[in-house]
Amino acid sequence: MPDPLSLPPSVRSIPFHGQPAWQMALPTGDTVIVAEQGAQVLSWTTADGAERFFLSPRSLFDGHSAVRGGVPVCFPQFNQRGPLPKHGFARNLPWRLEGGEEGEQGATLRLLLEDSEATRRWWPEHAFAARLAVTLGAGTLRLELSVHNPGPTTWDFTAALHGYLHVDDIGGTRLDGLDGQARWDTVADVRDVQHGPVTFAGEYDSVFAAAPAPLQLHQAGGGRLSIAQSPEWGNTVVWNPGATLCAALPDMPADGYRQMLCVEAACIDEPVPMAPGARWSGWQQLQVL
Ligand SMILES: O=P(O)(O)OC[C@H]1O[C@@H](O)[C@H](O)[C@@H](O)[C@@H]1O
Repeated sequence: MPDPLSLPPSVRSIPFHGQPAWQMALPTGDTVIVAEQGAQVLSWTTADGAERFFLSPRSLFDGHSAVRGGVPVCFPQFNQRGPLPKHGFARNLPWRLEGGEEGEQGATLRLLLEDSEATRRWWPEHAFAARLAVTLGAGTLRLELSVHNPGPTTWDFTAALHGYLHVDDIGGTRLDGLDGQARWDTVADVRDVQHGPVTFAGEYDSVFAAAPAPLQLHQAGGGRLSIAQSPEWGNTVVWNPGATLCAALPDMPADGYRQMLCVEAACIDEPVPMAPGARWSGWQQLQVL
């Protein structure tokens, strides 16, 4: 018998859009909701009551389809760069709650996805453990993805923490901190270098070389968010579908693109090699300024 789960008092199990989820709430008023499916953070509210993530009201919530919003964990493949389903399978499968604790940094919830019959359909020779630690502090959310290879064969992966940040209006949103970074504009398929802040006027989909310092998101209404990622992530992806692509996405309202911006900590250009016994981890931290 496994030990009973030890969970801090800030955590409770809830249904969210009819699906199993956990909510953590701090005495400061900050809350986060994490779904069992995909270990996907679906809501983060700060003490002022502001929701910090976009969650599409047209998401399916059927227990397996990808949910558009919050922070999908893309693993073990980013996008369609490989033979697996788009963005891998981790976002479609139930993860197991391993536990949680309260510490100086806030309250943490830990979830686990291991290889199973379901994952071996796509990834037959791959024994793995992927863990997501969700740490909620005052005005801060930190997500850490850890990957372990407990098996006898070597494999590699690509991944992303695909956060859909809620923005007041994409037209008035600015992302600072990528000036001078190498960029692959995947809409135009052009490789160049970013000059100045990133602004948005139409479909935007770019893979950047990760910047050395945290990025800053500036909202049309004046709000600011710091977005930091650990050096293990070699890339940052910035995505907004714009009006035309958004209208073609069945799980998005036609104007949904106006309220979201994905800023993703990612490993894409260089797949992470995982020899038997290898461990890897990387985090992204969001902080309201
Ligand atoms: O619709 P999905 O599978 O959730 O993917 C959304 C987007 O995810 C982004 O990370 C990619 O850069 C885009 O190219 C992609 O369209």
